[in-house]
Amino acid sequence: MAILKLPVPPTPNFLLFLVTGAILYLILLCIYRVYLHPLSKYPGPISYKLSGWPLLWQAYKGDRHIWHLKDHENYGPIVRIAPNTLSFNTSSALNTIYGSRVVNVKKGEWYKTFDIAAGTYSSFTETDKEKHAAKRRWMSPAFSDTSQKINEPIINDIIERFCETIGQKKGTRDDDGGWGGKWNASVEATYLGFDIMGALVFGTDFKTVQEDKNRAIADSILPASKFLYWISYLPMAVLVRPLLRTRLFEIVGGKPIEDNNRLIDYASSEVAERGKEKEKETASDFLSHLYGKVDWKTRWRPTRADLDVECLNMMNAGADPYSSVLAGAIFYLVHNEPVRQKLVGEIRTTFPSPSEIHSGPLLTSCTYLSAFIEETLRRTAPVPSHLPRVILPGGLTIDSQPLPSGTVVGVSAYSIHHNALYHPSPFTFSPERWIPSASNPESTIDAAKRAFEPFGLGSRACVGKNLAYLQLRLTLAHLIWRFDVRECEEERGVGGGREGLGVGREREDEFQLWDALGFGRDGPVVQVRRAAR
Ligand code: HEM
Repeated sequence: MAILKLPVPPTPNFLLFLVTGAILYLILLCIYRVYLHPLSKYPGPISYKLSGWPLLWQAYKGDRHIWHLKDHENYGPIVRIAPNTLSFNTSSALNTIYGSRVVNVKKGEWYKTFDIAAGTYSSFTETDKEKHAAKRRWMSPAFSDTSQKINEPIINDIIERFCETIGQKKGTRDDDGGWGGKWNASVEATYLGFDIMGALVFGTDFKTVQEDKNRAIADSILPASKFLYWISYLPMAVLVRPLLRTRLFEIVGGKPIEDNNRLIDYASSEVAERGKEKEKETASDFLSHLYGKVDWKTRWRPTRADLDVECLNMMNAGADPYSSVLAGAIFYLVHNEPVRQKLVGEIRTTFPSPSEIHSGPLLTSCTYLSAFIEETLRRTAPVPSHLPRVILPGGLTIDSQPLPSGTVVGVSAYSIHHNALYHPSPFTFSPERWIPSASNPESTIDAAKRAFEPFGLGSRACVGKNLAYLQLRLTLAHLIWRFDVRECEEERGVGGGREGLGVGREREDEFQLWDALGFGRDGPVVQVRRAAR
């Protein structure tokens, strides 16, 4: 007869051995990280040297950019922000890490969580340099000057429709000098950004500024990106990735996971439709530039998953940063009356009518508008924290510091954009700093530009940069030409800092960013009235 052998429960001695072993391991790990690690000589709070959890917590709270700036103020231009990560705050480091095509770094593991629920990596998250280059070549026709020219009237129509909608919001008082009903600039900018990108990527007219029905998709982008942003910093992110698309994760993760899945399904359904719609073969949207096309150089042929994920990426990466910056621009417009007056003067005298507002010499001649956009981008760079890069075998010297392979390095846009060495009085909103004058020579502006990275730099810089500038110029020119804009009296302060909001969030005249990809935001709550002519 077989004898059933029951497992012997661990003896107290064995448990003691395990616990002691674990404690000893942790103590040795701490000693190694603080005193013996290759990065041990770099300054930073002890908690950062011991583990990556403080960084994760800051990312979860949306405060990372604020801590980057504070840490650099306290510890200098190089700070160890996690056991294996250095943060730099110099323009030389910025240009070394991101600026060159041949620099010995690649995008870090952190990127690998973002798109993976959709089945593969996009141009944004691809860490392999060769594969990324093929994707960029494949996409480039969608971002060519010709494509932009064809798409500009579509962008302009959507912006004009936006202006009509906000112009029709009814005020509550008849004696209010013609000021209309209030609206939250962060909310409306989100819908406008989504409408533009929906039209450009898929040729779909969502009308979310005007109607409720497609807002669930537009409202999904930021929560999904915020969630993926912080979970990508989990030490065990690699274990989370395969679970992202599962029902279990939808139950545990809740709304942000549902939001992410909704976006993936939406992009995928648009691509599937395109396969059936013969009449759209002549369309000029981005999907038509990508569908059925190969990389001309390597003949790499994208799979259906590549196509789905790239469309999703273009929609998300295109919509949310533009919306964030537009909300920031409206904030700084209503908080800086002399700046608004100068913009009004420039835009209303340059364009005889709104139909003249399009790309070309008139728009380019609006130097104050351009400076206003640069200054807004300085203060409200989407992705305000690190865009992490990992050093490849062979190492890399940054700011005369030879660093070993495997070290994660980065420069935070918020931190360097508020470094007084390059941007004097960094918390003063001043478009004038971008305009040459007797007191502001070209050399000063050049130094500021070398410490300016709202669109990233080098081979991984934003592919939509020119498009984004065009969108921002058109939107602000239309808005300012047509309307006076003011902050709504009874909702004063929404979007700005205040005492008690958190460390580094005290400035009332600073638009508050909640660090993510794009950034969390609110307000300002504003009203418009038709400009007198
Ligand atoms: C104000 C608006 C925008 C800002 C500030 C912005 C910023 C950025 C930044 C900082 C990166 C680099 C990310 C990194 O290194 O990891 C990036 C990448 C990217 N952006 Fe933008 N972006 C904007 C608008 C757009 C638009 C309109 C599109 C159009 C679809 C777009 C598409 C992309 C794509 C596809 C990438 C990945 C590029 C690559 O790695 O090859 N962005 N953007």
